[in-house]
Amino acid sequence: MIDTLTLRRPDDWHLHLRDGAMMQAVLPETARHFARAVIMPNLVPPVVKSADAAAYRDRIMAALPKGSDFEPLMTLYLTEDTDADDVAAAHASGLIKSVKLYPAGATTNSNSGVRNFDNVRAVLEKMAEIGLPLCLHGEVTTADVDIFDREAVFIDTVLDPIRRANPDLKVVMEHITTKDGVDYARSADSGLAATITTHHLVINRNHILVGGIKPHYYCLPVAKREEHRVALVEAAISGDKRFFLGTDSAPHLDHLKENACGCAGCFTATNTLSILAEVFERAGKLDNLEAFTSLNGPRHYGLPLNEGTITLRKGAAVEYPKHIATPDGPVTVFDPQMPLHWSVEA
Ligand SMILES: NC(=O)N[C@@H](CC(=O)O)C(=O)O
Ligand SMILES: [Zn+2]
Ligand SMILES: [Zn+2]
Repeated sequence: MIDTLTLRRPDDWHLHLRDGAMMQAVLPETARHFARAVIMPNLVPPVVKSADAAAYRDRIMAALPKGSDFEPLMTLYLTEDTDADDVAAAHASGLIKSVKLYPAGATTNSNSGVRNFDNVRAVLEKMAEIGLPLCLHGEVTTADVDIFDREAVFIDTVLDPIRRANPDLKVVMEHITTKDGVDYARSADSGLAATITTHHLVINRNHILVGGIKPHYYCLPVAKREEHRVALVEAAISGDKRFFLGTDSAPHLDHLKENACGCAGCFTATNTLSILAEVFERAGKLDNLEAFTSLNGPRHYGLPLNEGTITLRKGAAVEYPKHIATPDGPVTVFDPQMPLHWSVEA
């Protein structure tokens, strides 16, 4: 029986750190285990210009625990006013590693996102030219499309046309939640990849709705039917280079989730690696965990693999905090509803 597992240090290709006191509280949870993370730009106001990204990066560096060598990978929030030259300069200087597209209204703080995709054409063309990846929140927002269908409709009506118009554009489908997303990511041999979150490997829509509404399992894109969860697990454990980890760990204060209009997001930074090891072990694919957490992401982004390793050890059920404290109240850590046996060695 395998009871230790050494992995190249992992990266998180989709992470929300927020700002201020919240960032101070959640940043150690990621920096403890991960070497790098792509830091989502959906702050209020959003991280739109290169100067915003530079300032945000400085605030993250200042908030890091002493001695941490965690590296935030910055991204710009694409708006219809984004200037292609500002993006290109931010890329050339090494400040940003991607640009993030939110359809307006699709998710938390996405109101400055894109309504008319024609208005971002010049930026996308520039990105294709300079090799800068586009990350997308892939859901349409039209009221007449059912929330459970929004990812599949986005792929057909927005993503596929963008890729046809820009065949050289490198794309990351963020936090895919459906078999449709898996199949589409598999349809291209290069230039297209998808991140998968920890929680979407564990929950389906029953976790949110059966036996009373469970706000801590509500996130966007919303978890789908079991057959979609199974497709996500198959993709993640396959070792296929087109799939890698983006936790989408998204902290919200408990009182804002346990609310008549609860915020979307699951906070998984604390126990993500233990959960992933459990999922991969149950599938008999622990051998492919490193590809998912540490190899496929940097290869898609064209970044070096991390030096150094982390070790996971199997033993008695892992203890982890149920909440992270912030000055404004607690943030609930995602409960995978199963015992976890793999802990990350300090
Ligand atoms: N995933 C979520 O449910 N929420 C994210 C936004 C996002 O990634 O769409 C957040 O910022 O809270
Ligand atoms: Zn999103
Ligand atoms: Zn997110």
